[in-house]
Amino acid sequence: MPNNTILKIENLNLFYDKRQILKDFNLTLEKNSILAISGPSGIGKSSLLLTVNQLIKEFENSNFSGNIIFYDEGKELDILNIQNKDLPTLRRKIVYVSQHPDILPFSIFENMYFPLKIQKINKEQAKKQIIEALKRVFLYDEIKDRLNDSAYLLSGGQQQRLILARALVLKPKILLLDEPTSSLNEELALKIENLLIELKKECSIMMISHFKSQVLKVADFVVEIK
Ligand SMILES: Nc1ncnc2c1ncn2[C@@H]1O[C@H](COP(=O)(O)OP(=O)(O)OP(=O)(O)O)[C@@H](O)[C@H]1O
Repeated sequence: MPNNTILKIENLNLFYDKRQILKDFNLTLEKNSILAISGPSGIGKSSLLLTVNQLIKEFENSNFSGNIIFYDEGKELDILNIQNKDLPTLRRKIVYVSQHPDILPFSIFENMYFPLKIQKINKEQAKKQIIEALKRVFLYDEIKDRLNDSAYLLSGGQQQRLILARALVLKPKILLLDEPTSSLNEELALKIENLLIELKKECSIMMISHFKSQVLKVADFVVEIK
């Protein structure tokens, strides 16, 4: 494998029931790069991201064939054949951030703590990481006085930044971002774009974006699904 590749998708075929969504799809994701996925609505962009960390398995009517290889610390992981017991580890390393914030019915702090609690990181230790992540997405100053309030009370744009921050505390190897600025105003969208460029030092990113200017600004590679 070329040592700058982190993910390789080969001949991916994806179906919901008998309806084929992706056909012989190929893609290579380089380490420390941003790859933008473009294509018309309904073509299969979100489904592709969900396949990469196998959240697609949550849909019982999905089925797929082909290869997705994750090059992780010298090992090659065959994602499409991963066992269910290994999925939580995979999904900590390859994190999907939905365009519809999947806020949990907890406080803002507990929403952020949730992925760390699963890893048995204690609250005191977690707090520092949580504050740091909230600052990185420009949310901390807006909410620092109400960390114990329900996360449902946050605005759409705040919720979108919250789930990005929740992904960042996991220190993922690959971030799968589905329209990461769709609920943000222009000023915040520009700040998040700059954050994504900064995040390249730490991870690789596959993102869906409908904004041409955003793709031009942040993406190193663009793959169009036709
Ligand atoms: N669980 C499912 N069962 C059946 N069909 C589905 C399922 N999830 C998605 N689809 C269909 O699969 C196709 C691809 O959906 P997907 O959400 O991946 O498209 P997309 O390119 O991300 O679209 P958009 O840009 O509008 O978000 C669509 O026709 C959608 O209706």
